[in-house]
Amino acid sequence: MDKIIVSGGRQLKGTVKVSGAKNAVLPVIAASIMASEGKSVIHEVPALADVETMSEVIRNMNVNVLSHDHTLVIDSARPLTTEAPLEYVRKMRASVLVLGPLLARYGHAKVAMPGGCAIGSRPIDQHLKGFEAMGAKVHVGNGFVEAYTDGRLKGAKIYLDVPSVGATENVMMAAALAEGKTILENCAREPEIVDLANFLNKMGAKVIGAGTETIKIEGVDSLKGTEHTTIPDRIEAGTFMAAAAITRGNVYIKGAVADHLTSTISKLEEMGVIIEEEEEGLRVIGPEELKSVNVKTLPYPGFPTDMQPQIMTLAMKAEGTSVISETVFENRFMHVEEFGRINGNIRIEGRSAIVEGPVDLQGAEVTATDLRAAAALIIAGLVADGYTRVTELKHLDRGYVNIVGKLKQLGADIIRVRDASEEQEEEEVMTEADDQISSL
Ligand SMILES: CC(=O)N[C@H]1[C@@H](OP(=O)(O)OP(=O)(O)OC[C@H]2O[C@@H](n3ccc(=O)[nH]c3=O)[C@H](O)[C@@H]2O)O[C@H](CO)[C@@H](O)[C@@H]1O
Ligand SMILES: C=C(OP(=O)(O)O)C(=O)O
Repeated sequence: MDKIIVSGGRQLKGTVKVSGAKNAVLPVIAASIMASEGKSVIHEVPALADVETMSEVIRNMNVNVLSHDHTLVIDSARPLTTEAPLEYVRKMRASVLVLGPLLARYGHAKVAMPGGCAIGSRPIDQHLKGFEAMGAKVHVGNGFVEAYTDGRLKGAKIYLDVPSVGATENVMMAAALAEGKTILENCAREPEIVDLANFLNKMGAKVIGAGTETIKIEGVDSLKGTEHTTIPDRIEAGTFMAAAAITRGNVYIKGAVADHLTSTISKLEEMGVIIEEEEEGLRVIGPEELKSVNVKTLPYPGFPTDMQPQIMTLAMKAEGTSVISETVFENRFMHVEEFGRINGNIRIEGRSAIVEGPVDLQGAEVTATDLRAAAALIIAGLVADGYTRVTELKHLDRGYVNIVGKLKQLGADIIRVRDASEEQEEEEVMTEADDQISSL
């Protein structure tokens, strides 16, 4: 098992480039399988474990996927199979995004039912409600969700009970190939939804209103492959903003889109961070002393839940009491216990974390409980006394491209190492295997 070791105390300075957004490229890859002719060429694809998993999911369905230099070429013109087994869904919940595209193109889709995860139970009832409204029969059982329809899906008026990102994407994709018009209300408004709608429209779909609460989709008979460039990752950008701020650094974050980061910018400014818009990104200058802040996570354009652990790290170093409320996921405070191990003073009251600051953070071995917790612990390590060792990096690798290299380039004292005991264990296993082979 790999481990990241950070030694605190360095100010971050210089330029860092943001990669393509994980949460934009995953639905785009899922949508690409609706093309019955032509190839899709996707640029600025981040080199992430999740992208690998999504590519494997569709390869397993007979889609041809080539990856070269941050570009994916996807050819789904030949007949596909319509199943995504548990081995993929277990690794990455976003695998459920193939449900809508398969159902719309083939009238059938079977995907392993995603279970709960570290941050909450994460049901998919709103995705399924949308498919049912379009005439699909849905069956959940034996660990699978299976949806089917005789003939094409039918356009419908659908109201989402919660503005779910995944449900908006899945239903929008299904509606693109349905017969007639779909009106989807109480939609998620994230920039990644707009990016997906742009991709679908280039494939030949007729989607309007993405980025607002109501999306209207006029179904078309078929879609074709197209070319697309992934938008920059606003959460990766926000993570570097937090890292610059906490180290009293001065970092130019190239590719950060101010319009996608309004709530993050506003909260960091409240904490005393200086943020300047430059031609191709944002410059972030950390203050001598951070001020406390109250934050409530909300669907976009509210403060992103995917930035909640990172801003909590800043709150630990800020003067006064900060209240951080999590309203999107019911269990996204797993990192609080880990922050306690590095001397954080945080108590949980219901859905809020009360953070008393500033504290002297102390390096220790900590476990990354989910993707953004991993990033937050690394950020904490940048200002902690001594060494912070972050384990369970499988979460981090799902969503950050070379975070160690990028932070090192900004002056951080950080390395990624193989766990020596595991290496030794592996060596022992290999030696034993060699011994057994040679005794045959
Ligand atoms: C791949 C991707 O884009 N992931 C993002 C996406 O996840 P994801 O699309 O899974 O998140 P959702 O927006 O669907 O979830 C938001 C809330 O709605 C609830 N819900 C969702 C669907 C449903 O059918 N029923 C239901 O009750 C969820 O349990 C959760 O409490 O948006 C989240 C919220 O911004 C982000 O944290 C994730 O990084
Ligand atoms: C929760 C996240 O992602 P996912 O929905 O892929 O689990 C995230 O990106 O922080």
